[in-house]
Amino acid sequence: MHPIVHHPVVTKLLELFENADFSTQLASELASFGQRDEGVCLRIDAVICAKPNITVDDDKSLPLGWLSMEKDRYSTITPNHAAFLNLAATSSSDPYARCGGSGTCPSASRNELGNPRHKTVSGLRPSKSSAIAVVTEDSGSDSDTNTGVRLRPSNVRIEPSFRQLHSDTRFPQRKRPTKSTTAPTLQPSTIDKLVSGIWRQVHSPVNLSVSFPDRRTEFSLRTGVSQAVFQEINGLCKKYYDQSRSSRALEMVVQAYWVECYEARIASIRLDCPTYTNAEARMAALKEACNTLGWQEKELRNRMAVWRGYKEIKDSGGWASLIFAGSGVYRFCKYRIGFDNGLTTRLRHTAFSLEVAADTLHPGWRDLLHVINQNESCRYSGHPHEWVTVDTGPALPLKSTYSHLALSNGFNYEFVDDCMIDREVFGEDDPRRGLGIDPGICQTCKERQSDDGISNHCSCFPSLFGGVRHPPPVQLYHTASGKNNGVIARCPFERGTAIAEFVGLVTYGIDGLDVMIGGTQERPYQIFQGQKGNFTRFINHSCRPNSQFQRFYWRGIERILVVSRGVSAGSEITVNYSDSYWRKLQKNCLCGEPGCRFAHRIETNAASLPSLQEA
Ligand SMILES: C[S@@+](CC[C@H](N)C(=O)[O-])C[C@H]1O[C@@H](n2cnc3c(N)ncnc32)[C@H](O)[C@@H]1O
Repeated sequence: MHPIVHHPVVTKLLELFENADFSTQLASELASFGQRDEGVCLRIDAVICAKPNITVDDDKSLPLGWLSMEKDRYSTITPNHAAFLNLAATSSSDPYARCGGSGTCPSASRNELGNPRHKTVSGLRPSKSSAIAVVTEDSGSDSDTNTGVRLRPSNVRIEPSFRQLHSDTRFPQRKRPTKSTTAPTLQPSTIDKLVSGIWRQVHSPVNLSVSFPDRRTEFSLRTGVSQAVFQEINGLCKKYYDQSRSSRALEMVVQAYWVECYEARIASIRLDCPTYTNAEARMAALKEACNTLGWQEKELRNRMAVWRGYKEIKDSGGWASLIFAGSGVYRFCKYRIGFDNGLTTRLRHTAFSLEVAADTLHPGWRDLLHVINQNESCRYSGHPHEWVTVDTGPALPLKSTYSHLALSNGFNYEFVDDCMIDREVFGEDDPRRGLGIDPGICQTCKERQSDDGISNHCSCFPSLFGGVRHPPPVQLYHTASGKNNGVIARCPFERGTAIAEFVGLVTYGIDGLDVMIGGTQERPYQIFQGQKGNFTRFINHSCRPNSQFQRFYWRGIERILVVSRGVSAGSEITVNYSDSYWRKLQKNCLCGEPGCRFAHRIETNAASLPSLQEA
């Protein structure tokens, strides 16, 4: 056994290297380095010695792990499991001893036992559909004689012509929380993280509205920036430097704008002093700024590099992308992480969609632009999902995306957050209420359920029940595949987490239109989203879905949820409508999956026919 393996600091470091999260985060940190060294690895050793610069024999140091520096594997940290398990690491069995001499890095091809490394591939197993409520002619009566409420029309045999959606009762397995909590969290700095951060912020309740008592001098960047105006902009920069959240957004707005003013000031100086070279004019503008800001020229130059990054983000993704970028944006701009790897293209793609989210969820966000005298008005009003986002241009009003159907009253859909009970059918009864179950206890985790976050102990679907609900980070988008609209995830949804509740009119007796079937054989109900509901009405089918419908009881009431099977940001949210649904639909499936089961079923170009629901 190596003598220092039990030293508490060394033990901690070994634990750290064993933690898969640490490895992943390190991977993401290192991913931005372009350089690769074939056939070598970096060994990370622990040595306890009197002075840091002492030379140490190999047998005095304990390898903690190594990083392969080969192409594409650069970032994998492979812990020294033998040390972790307190096994004696003899030089003959020591896996890292092979590294360097032979040019073979153990992390690249072998595991710690020297066996070839096999990639573990996880797979989603398609779930068998659970038992569903099917109504037959002889099942149940027409009315409840006690209440006089019509429960189900007995003369309707609905099953043969329904386009029914069913839900599952089994839960996609959630990722197990990692055992060790000792690893420090290195924040991966990837483009995905920045973009995801922007979307998360825009869907959070952050308050950005602010009022400005003092109006600034009117001027135009195009006609030039005088010394007095530039001094004023510099004053603003000074004022908003290093302040809190909404001031942080303000600060970035001012700084991105400062870069524009600085360029305009240089142009003005060159006009005023035609003998100046460009470099001289830049120096003059810089000096003017330093005078007001009270900074050294070097200091300002360093900061200016970050401010230029802010301006680039704003130029590509619009002001909203800068304003809703999290605190990580500073690091992004300081080290220019990912700027050359398509960050600006990514932002340009989402600029319009982000504006929809910002305008509808934070109507006051544009007030921040008053600080730089830009009085932009809101472009998108109403509910966030009343707009259909398009990759290449401004979002379209939802109604307009159904104009091809030439509906007599146009397309009308009211967005609501909760199900409504059809009182004509159910009276005061709620058919979703589970009989004989304790409404206070979760049927799944057996913990106490409460709408009050403090008393609630059920954490099955915390984004929907028992806590504060935030708007889901999803948008309607126009599909390119001919399915008309669909739902796109703007942030990732981890496997097993809820995306939304399937919300609509809780009714019974609808025939020939899309309905969700709920309840039991004795007490069935349908959820109909024909006129009212939420965005789940726009979720398309896929033969390889990334989400599923699932039943869940919240405080004794059955809810149908859309639960993720692992949805990545930017992907379409899809479910399996079921074989029986497709059997009754005169269309071909356009999911585009290699194993699609319902493509090319219909000879005519039936895919372009309106669906019954659309009609
Ligand atoms: C609940 S709506 C989904 C939203 C719909 N795409 C829209 O724009 O309103 C269901 C209808 O969408 C269409 N749809 C959904 N998934 C589809 C797929 N994979 N292929 C073709 N059409 C699909 C069918 O017309 C289906 O009847």
